[in-house]
Amino acid sequence: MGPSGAGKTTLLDVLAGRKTVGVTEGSISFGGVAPSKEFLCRYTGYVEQFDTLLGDLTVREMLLYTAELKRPVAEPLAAKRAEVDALLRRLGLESCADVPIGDPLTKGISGGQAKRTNIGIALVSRPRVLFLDEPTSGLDSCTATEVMRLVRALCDDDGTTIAATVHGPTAATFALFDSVVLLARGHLVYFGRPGLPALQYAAEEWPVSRTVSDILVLHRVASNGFRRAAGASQHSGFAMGARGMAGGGAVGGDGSYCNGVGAVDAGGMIHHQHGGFEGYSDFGSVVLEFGDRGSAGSVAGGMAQSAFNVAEVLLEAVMEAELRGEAEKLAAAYDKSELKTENDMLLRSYLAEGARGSLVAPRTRAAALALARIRTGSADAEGGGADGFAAVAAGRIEVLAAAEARHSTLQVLDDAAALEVDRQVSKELATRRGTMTPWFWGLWVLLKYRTWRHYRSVGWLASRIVDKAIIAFIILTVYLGIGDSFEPVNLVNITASLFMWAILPAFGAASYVPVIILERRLFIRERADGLYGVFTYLAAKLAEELLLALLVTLAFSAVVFFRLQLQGQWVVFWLVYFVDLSVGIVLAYLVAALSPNMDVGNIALPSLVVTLLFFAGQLITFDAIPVWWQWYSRIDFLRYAWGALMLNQFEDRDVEFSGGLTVLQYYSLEGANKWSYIGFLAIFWFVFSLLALLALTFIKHHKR
Ligand SMILES: Nc1ncnc2c1ncn2[C@@H]1O[C@H](COP(=O)(O)OP(=O)(O)OP(=O)(O)O)[C@@H](O)[C@H]1O
Repeated sequence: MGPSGAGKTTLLDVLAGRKTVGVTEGSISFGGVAPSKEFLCRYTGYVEQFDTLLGDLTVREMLLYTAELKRPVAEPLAAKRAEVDALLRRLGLESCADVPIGDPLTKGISGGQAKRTNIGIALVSRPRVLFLDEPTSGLDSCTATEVMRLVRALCDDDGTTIAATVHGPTAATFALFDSVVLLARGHLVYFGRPGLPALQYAAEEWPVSRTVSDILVLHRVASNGFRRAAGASQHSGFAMGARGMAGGGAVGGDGSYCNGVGAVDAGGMIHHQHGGFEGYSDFGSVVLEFGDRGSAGSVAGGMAQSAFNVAEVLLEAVMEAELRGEAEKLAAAYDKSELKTENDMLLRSYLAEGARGSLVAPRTRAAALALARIRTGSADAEGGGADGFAAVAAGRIEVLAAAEARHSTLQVLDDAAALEVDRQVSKELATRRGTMTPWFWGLWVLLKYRTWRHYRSVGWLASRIVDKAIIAFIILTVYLGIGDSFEPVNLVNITASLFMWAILPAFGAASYVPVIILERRLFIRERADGLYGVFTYLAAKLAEELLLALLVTLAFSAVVFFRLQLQGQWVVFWLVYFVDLSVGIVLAYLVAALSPNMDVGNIALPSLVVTLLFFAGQLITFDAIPVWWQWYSRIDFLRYAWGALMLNQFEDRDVEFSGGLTVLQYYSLEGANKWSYIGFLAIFWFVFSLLALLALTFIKHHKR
C-alpha cells in the first residue's frame, strides 16, 4: 500500500520478474532460492491493473483457452472444462460465463466481472503465488470487497500466496491482509500487521504533524484502553470501541474531532457497556460512535456512527510526509525500529527454512515471530520444546499466540507431507521451461480459439478481403482484355497493370500492422504468463493470415488473369501474388514489432513501400539506376514480384518495345528466370519472418 507513485507496481513487478527497465538491487527468494524466469512464468500468476482479455471470446472460452495453454497437454479436455467450471463457480462468474467479454466499444461483461475473469486466468494453472496489481481499481467499494474476499479465500483454502497492491482500500478490504508493506516514494516505511498495530507503529515512530495527533489518540485508545486515552487526550470527543478490545467508552475532549456531533465534557469519560461494536474486523477499522453530550449510556438514542478506516489514516500520514519532503524520514525511522529487527529475524528464518518454511508459514505474526525465534535458535527458545517456547512467549507474545506457534512448529517439524511439498516446490523451482505446452499444441490452441473466432467475424474478414476486391475490380475494369495484345502502344499498359498487381499487396499490408501493435499488451501478458513462445505466436498469426490469403488470392488472381487475357501460366501469376502478399504481411509484422506505437507503425510501412516502388524496375529501369542505388533495387522484393510477372507474360513472346530493345531487354530482365525470382521472393519471406521473430523477442517497447 502507498500513495500514488509510491512504487507499489514497481515492487510487484520486481518480485514477479516483470520489471524491464531500471537497476534492481537486492535478492529475491521463492522457497529459499532465486526464482528463474521459467519458474515465474509457469508457477506464478499476475493480474495486471488493466484488463488484458480477448474481447470476442466469452468468459468461459477465455478461461478454457488459458487452461488449454497452461495446463498439461496430457490432461483431458473434460478435466480442463471441469476445472474451468469450478473456477467460474468460485469466482461467481456463472451468470456471465457465456457472455462475450467485449471491449470499450462493445459492451460485454462488467468491470467487476472482467477483474474476476483476469483473476481466473491467473488461477487456471493453480499458481503458487498470485500477484495482483490494484485488483480493486475501478471497482465500487462493494465489488472491491467482494473481489478481495474471494482472493482471501484462495489464500485460506488453497494456500496460494497472494501479493496485492492496494491504493486506498476500504476498511473491510484492508482487514483481509495478513501483513502490509507500506511504501512512500520507493521507500519501505512500515512492514507488519495492518490495522491498529500499524497505527500504533505510526504513532510511535513517524515524525508527522497533524494526522499524528489523531493517530496518537487512537493508538492510546487501542493499546491502553479508554480510561487512559481519555485522560491523555485533549483532542477528541467521541465514544469509541473496537471489536475484540477490552471495552468502549466516551472520551472527553474539545470536540475538535467529532465533527460537531456532540462532544462530551472536556476531560469527562463515562464507560458504557455497549459490547460488540460493529467494527469491520479486529484490525481493519475502529468504529467511532459519537454520542449525546455527556451521555455515553444513551448510545442508542441519537447516536451517529462512523467507521474509521485505518488504511486511510496511514495513507494520509504518508502523503503528508511526502508533501513535506519527509518520506525518507519515515523510511529512516523504520530502518532504526524494533519492528525492522523483528522482520529481519522473520526473514532469516523463512530463508533458512526454504520452501517448507514459507509454505507452512504460520498465520499470525506473533506466532511467526515465535517460530522465528525457535528457528534462529534464540536463547530463550533453546530451553527446548514447548517450555522453551513458552519462555519466549512469556516475554512479549501472548500465550494464545504461543500455542498457535507451537502448533505450527510441530507441523513444520513433524508433518511428512511438508517434506513432499518441499520436494515438489524444489522441482518446480528447477524448471527449465517457461511454457507448459509444446509449440505445436500452443499453435493449435491459438488457431482453435482465436483464428476460428476471427474467421467467423464479418468485420475481420471484410478488412482483409474488401481492399483486394476493390483493387481487383479496378484492374479488371481498367485493363480488361489487354493481356494478349502485343502492339507497341499496348505494351506499357500491360507492364503497368502487372506493376500495379505486384505493388498493391505491399501497400495493402499496412492493414496488418495494427494487429501486432494493438495486441501488444495482451501478447506481453500472455508471454509473461508462459502461455506460448514468440515462435508459436508468430506462427499462429501467419497461419491465420496466410490461409485466408491463399483463398483470396486464388479467387482474385483467377478472375484477373483470365479476364485480362494475360499470357504465360496462371499458376505463376497466382503464386507471385500470393507470395508477394505473404511477404507484405510478414514485413508488416516486422515493421509493427519495430514500431513503438501505432502512429509510427502507420507511417513507417507506407513510407518504406514508397521507397521500394522507385527501385522495383518499372519507374526506372535497373540499368538506369545510379550505381550507388542499385544495391537497394537488389533487396527490393517488389522488383522480383514484378519481374516474375513480366517474365511470365513476355518470355515466350518478347516483342520489340523501344529503341530496338525487346520488352525484357528494355527492363533489364532478359535472361532472368521467373522461378528464381519467385524463389527470391520466398527468401525475403523467410528473412522477414526471422527478423520479425527476433524483433518480437528482443525489442521491448513496453517499459515497466
Ligand atoms: N524503489 C524504487 N527506487 C527507485 N524508483 C522507484 C522505486 N519504486 C518506484 N520507483 C519509481 O517511481 C515511479 C512510480 O512507481 P510505481 O508506478 O510503481 O508507483 P505506484 O505506487 O504503483 O503508483 P500508482 O498507484 O500511481 O500506480 C516509477 O517511475 C518507478 O520507476
